[in-house]
Amino acid sequence: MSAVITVKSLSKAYRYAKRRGGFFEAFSPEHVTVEAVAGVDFEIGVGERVAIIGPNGAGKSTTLKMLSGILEPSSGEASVLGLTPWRERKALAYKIGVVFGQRSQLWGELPARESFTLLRHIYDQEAAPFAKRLGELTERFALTDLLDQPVHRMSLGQRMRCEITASLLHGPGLLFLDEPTIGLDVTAKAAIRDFIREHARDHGQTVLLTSHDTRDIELVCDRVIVVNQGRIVVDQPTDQLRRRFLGRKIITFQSAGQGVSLNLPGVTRRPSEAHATILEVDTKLARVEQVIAAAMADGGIEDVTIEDPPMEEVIADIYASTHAT
Ligand SMILES: Nc1ncnc2c1ncn2[C@@H]1O[C@H](COP(=O)(O)OP(=O)(O)OP(=O)(O)O)[C@@H](O)[C@H]1O
Repeated sequence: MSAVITVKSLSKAYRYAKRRGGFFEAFSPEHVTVEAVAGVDFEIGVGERVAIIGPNGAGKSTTLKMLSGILEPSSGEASVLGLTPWRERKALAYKIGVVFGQRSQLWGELPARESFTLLRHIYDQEAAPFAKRLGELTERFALTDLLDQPVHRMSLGQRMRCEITASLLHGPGLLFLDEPTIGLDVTAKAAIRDFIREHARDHGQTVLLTSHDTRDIELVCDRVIVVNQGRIVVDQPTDQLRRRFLGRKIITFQSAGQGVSLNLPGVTRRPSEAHATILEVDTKLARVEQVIAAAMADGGIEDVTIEDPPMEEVIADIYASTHAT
């Protein structure tokens, strides 16, 4: 698989004057250095959808800013689509799409359609392919009724759909998304996730996103890079990450009568509802089939679902394990 992004020993330290408020300190401020990214290495191949996750201040946004050319690193190297982002920022801008959830690339007073047209000129796009791409994105993202609305009158979810559309109008092969679903309601989040995943899959697009929302990771990305204090803690396929850190399954039994009661090693009961018993199975100690067979033997089971634990728990376990060593 050829690499779209190659990062070697990439670091970024911010140095700033600490304000303590005193009159004399204004003349001799104390300087503080924050190692936001402390020597990270990774490669991302064509068509991969990768999430960078971690707690607040872990260095996720700083990494994305360096890779999109907004920030220059303190040391280390990065190649993005064959370019050095901070040295060839303009050339790179034609090849990548960038969405920073907190910052808009649209003109608030203008209808979305006019912002899109301005972007066409900024990216030197021919009218015909641009119109075709906008038509496809409008249809896929249900934007028809929004195109003539000024962006500042849109809801956050509507604006985010327009932001992502704007980032794709020049047909980039690589998309950077910083917190693409932050602040959105459940329906808007789902629309954004479905779109990013399907669009990337259909166009062979590579995606690198940051998020605090584990559903973004599970539903969009096939690989996860976990960072903490500027360093990579784990870099694994999403599925493997779950298996490595948990080896647990959540089995829910729906039953008409009393709940399921089992006394097996490796099986614990989670808070359950009247007709739904939720069991957590440590698959190193008990097999899922064995637990289901034992529950079925009691009778009265109407339905069974088997799930992986939510990613929030995966992340909590990763932190616990990395802090323990
Ligand atoms: N412009 C800046 N000047 C000084 N320090 C900064 C600056 N930007 C970020 N930092 C610091 O660098 C560290 C990493 O910040 P960064 O925004 O990359 O983290 P993050 O993982 O994206 O966090 P969050 O999830 O809260 O967005 C933090 O300690 C932050 O306070």
